[in-house]
Amino acid sequence: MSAEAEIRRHAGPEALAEDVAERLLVVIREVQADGRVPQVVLTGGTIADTIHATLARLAPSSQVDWRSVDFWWGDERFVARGSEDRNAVQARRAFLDHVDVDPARVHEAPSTESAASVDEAAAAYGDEVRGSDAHEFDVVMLGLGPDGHVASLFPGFAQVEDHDHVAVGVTDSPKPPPERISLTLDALNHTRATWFLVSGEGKADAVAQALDEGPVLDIPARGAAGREETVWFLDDAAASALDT
Ligand SMILES: O=C(O)[C@H](O)[C@@H](O)[C@H](O)[C@H](O)COP(=O)(O)O
Repeated sequence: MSAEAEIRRHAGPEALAEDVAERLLVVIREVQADGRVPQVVLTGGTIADTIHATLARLAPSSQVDWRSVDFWWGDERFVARGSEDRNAVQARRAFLDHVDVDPARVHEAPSTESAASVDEAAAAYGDEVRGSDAHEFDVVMLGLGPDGHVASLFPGFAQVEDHDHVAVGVTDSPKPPPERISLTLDALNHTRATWFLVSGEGKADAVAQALDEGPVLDIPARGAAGREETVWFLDDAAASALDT
């Protein structure tokens, strides 16, 4: 596990999004300068949408070679390929459709058209992660649920404690839609950096609990960390239950 988590506070969601987007562009440039293809794990959710729009705005002047970046998702909803519910559809619309990515490097989890069941979809996605040259992710971005979930790993669910798979299927998600594919904590933690992206008062208690000791099964976010860094990007509302 990584060193102690860093907390970066911002006045509101826009400032938070700006900070995350700028920092992601720096990481991508550094990895490319190092001669590697950056491995970036995107997330779904509302703050992610704002970050994606900010990335699209900053992309033209970013000096990033967008064709040489691999994009993954920490989780995906198991729905039709074009569904508004898909994290990939949201990310494409706000971000990926606006930059010159290599389609072969945009790694979507299977949809209901391409897999017969959520478990089959999870197995295929896990194989893609394992079979890729993503020996390790560079950045894993994670939204946080008010219940402490990350990706589609929900409190009390057996998938939180799965150490046998890269990706798992979820059939009764408390957050709709019910069927989802999620990377496991072991797979998510195979990363240099883990960035939590959290905005709004509704997440304040979950942030405080996630940063507190206790069972990972109760607050799955406690179990996510990067090898080199774990950063919590918070706005003041999301940080309002912290002591500092
Ligand atoms: O697909 C999903 O639903 C997610 O990946 C999920 O883990 C999300 O990131 C959080 O629930 C935060 O979502 P909000 O920012 O919309 O609250």
